[in-house]
Amino acid sequence: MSGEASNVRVAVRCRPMSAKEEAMGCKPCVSLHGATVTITPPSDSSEDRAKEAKSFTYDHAFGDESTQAGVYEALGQPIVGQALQGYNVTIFAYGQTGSGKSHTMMGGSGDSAGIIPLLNKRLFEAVGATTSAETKFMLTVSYLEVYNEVIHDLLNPVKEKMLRIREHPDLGIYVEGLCELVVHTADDVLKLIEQGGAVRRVAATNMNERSSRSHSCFSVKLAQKTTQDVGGGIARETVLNSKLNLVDLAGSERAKKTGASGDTLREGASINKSLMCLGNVITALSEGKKRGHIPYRDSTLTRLLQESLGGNARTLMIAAVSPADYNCDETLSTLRYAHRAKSIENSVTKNEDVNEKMIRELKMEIEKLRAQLMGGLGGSSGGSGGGDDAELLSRLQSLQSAQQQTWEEKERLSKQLEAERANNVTAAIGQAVDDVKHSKLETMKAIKRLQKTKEGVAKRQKALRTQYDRLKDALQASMDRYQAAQAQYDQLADGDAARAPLEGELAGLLDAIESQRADLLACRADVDKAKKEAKRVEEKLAEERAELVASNGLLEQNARLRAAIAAEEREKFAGEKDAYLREALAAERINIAQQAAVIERSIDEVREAAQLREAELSFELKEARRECEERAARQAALQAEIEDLTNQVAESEVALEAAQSEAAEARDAAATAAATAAAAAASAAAEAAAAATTTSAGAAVRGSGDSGGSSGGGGGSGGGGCDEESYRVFKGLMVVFEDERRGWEARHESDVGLLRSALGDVLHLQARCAALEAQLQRAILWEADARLA
Ligand SMILES: Nc1ncnc2c1ncn2[C@@H]1O[C@H](COP(=O)(O)OP(=O)(O)OP(=O)(O)O)[C@@H](O)[C@H]1O
Repeated sequence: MSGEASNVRVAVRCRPMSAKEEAMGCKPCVSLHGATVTITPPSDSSEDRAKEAKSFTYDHAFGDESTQAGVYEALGQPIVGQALQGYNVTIFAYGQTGSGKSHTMMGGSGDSAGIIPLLNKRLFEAVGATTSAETKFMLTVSYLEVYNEVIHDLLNPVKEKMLRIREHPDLGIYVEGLCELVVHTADDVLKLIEQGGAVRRVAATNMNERSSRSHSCFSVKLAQKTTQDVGGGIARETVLNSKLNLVDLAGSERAKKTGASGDTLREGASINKSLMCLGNVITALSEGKKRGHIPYRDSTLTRLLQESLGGNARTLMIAAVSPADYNCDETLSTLRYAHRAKSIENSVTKNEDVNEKMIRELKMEIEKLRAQLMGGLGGSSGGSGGGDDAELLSRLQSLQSAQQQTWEEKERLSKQLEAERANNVTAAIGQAVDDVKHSKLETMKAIKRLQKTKEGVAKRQKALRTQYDRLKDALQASMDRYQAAQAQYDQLADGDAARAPLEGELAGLLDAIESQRADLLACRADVDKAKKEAKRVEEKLAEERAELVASNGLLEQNARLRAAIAAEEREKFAGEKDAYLREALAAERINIAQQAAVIERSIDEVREAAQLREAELSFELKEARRECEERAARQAALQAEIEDLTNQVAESEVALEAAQSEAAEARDAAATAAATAAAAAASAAAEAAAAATTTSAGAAVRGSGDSGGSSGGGGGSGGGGCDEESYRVFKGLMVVFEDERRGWEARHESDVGLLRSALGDVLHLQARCAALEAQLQRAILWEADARLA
């Protein structure tokens, strides 16, 4: 790899003496001078331990007075800048159980917050300050633990899920299927850390109340996209990707010292295996075997840390140590380990997104082409150049949208995973609660047993003390008796016969004293043994009680967490419901607006149609009125004509009657006056017919009458033609006249019918017009209502 060389930086932190170490009467064996750490083994150390003090110099050293904020400022703060520049960063904490790794990495709340929460806070502050219209960020987090060489997802704990480490030419080493969640705020991250922490496997040992039995790795991936306007409507995009690995290793404890057994011992062996492999990797790298075989594949831990050790990452090792001489061996081992890691050289490069790099190269190509066209170099091929430009730009846009989709996709997947994740975390915490409850029960039973043992030991101690006192009194009495016998013996003169029995008594007393002294010493040993036993039981009781307190604390913490997750779920559900309702409302509004637009359009159409119809109807009405008027006029004219004809008929009838009566009179005269009178009667009839023809017949009749008249006139004085003929003509005229009258009457009837039907039409049209007006009025009112709604 061709990158910038960067050595693994190493910091040592020595914590204050713990209350337990103080109580054990431990002495400090670690001292600091600047970045140099000196360890002075106690004088009673074992033979294989080098007696003289040893010093190691590191990049940083922090003593028991160091604060969390101070450690963060020195070690954590530079990492924020490195991450923002696109570099991978790893911090891993190494050290024996209870040496302060978790305290330094995670810490507690408030002032005791460690590197991870402080780094998280500052990282988001920096991201917030750098975010702009041109620069956008996406942060994702993952949290895993390696427990007995198996990887567990702490953010989405699924028992049967087997997570495997994979390697990709572009992506590097990664854990397949590990849950990666998009985060937007520092609080999001803290919540996830807390949940992951609860899921993390913890088991109590007597080295540390809540000793971590697994390696944990909290990772933050930071993607930063910057868009720059390079002129000519071209935007240049750069994407920097960086990964922060924050690793808290399990303690490198020794089984004998921790009193671990069974499962806990197996865990210890597994932890030690991976730590041993880590040591081998560190040794291989520190010895410059970069080109040779580095045993990364020997353990899950070393495989995970492969890129951080000898790869593309700026790496910081924090070696946590205890100051107590009791832990001198482990401290020395840690200091050696850390010192070796210092010489590991990594090769770091900024991580630019592969796609983005391609996009940028494409853009460069376009720019070059444009410059050529502008400079007239490719003047002749300008047309095809434009085509290339368009093609390149479209390729570019598709790449850009693919990149955009990736971010959106991540966000979507992360959201999708949320509900499933909450369930799994709650279930895992529930399982942990059950485990803790079970172990709490065991602890309570152990406490009861220990209390019984304590009582037994106390009873034995009491009995032993009584026995001891009794033995002591007996010894004292024997000694008193011996002294009295000795005094008596001394008062007797040498050779006195009374001395012999006293000598025997003194010898007996001496034997008794010896035997009583031996009994007393044995009893004393028993008393001491019982005292030690009482102390051991007392210590074990204190440990079990502490375990009970820890269990209660853990139960409380888990209950709080479960409640928080449930509350969060409820809140999220409420939020989702609100969002759903808001969305539904917005959709409904759009729907209503669309419907209103449709209604408006149909109102307009109805109005237009109504207006058209109104115009048509008013035209029809006008026409009908005009027709009505015309018909009325025609009717009036016909009426007048009928009246005229009726008058004429009446006049003709009168004339006819007069002629008939004259004819009758003539016939009567003829009958009485014979043949002469007949001629006079015929002449009178001819005269009457001529008169009727003149007054009532039309022009045609008048013509015929004229000719009859001239012939009649010719014979007027002499009887003028025959009466029969005149009568026949008269009758014919009457028939014509009667036909004509009937024709006029029929036409009159038909005109009246037509007039009636026209009137009917007019009324019908008027009614339709009124109905349409009412309809229009209703439509206008409905539109106004619709607008109001
Ligand atoms: N610098 C410090 N100042 C004050 N207290 C500390 C410091 N370092 C550690 N401690 C305390 O010492 C105890 C053990 O520390 P911690 O749990 O961090 O150890 P550890 O190395 O992470 O252990 P394990 O390997 O079991 O995880 C804790 O109670 C912690 O608060």
